[in-house]
Amino acid sequence: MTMKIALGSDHGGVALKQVLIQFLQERDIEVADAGTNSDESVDYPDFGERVALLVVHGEADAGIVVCGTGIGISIAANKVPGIRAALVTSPEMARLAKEHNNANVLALGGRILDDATATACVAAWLDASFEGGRHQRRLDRITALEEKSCR
Ligand SMILES: O=C(CO)[C@H](O)[C@H](O)[C@H](O)COP(=O)(O)O
Repeated sequence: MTMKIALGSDHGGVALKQVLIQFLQERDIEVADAGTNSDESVDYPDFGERVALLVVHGEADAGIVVCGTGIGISIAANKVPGIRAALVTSPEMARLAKEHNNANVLALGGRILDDATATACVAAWLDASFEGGRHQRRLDRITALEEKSCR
């Protein structure tokens, strides 16, 4: 079964998003492009939310969000319960985001990373596996925190 990844960006991340879509398609990964699709100024929370909802509703297996720094859109995505969005700047961080945090959304800065580094981050995240064990215990605490703060 092919994997499906939802991607979203604001104007600061749209160019990198296009690069990543091509990279994913070359790996035979299905993509759901949640926009934006021009460099006209838009608000990153809208696109972080779109990707996050696709992931938590099971319409995508995972998500990638991109804004200028990756900061704003990762904050927005992380407001959706069940999302673990990890902002990374290196392939090592991306690998650990999967191995330790089981990040279901990867966040990148389109004005921070060059295309090669960003692509290497996505590859490292995709190729890694969640290690479970003590890391699962910590993720369970995060889920409990979500449930506690939503009451
Ligand atoms: O990086 C971002 C948010 O963390 C955004 O992509 C924007 O780049 C940032 O908010 C600056 O906004 P601008 O309208 O592009 O000047």
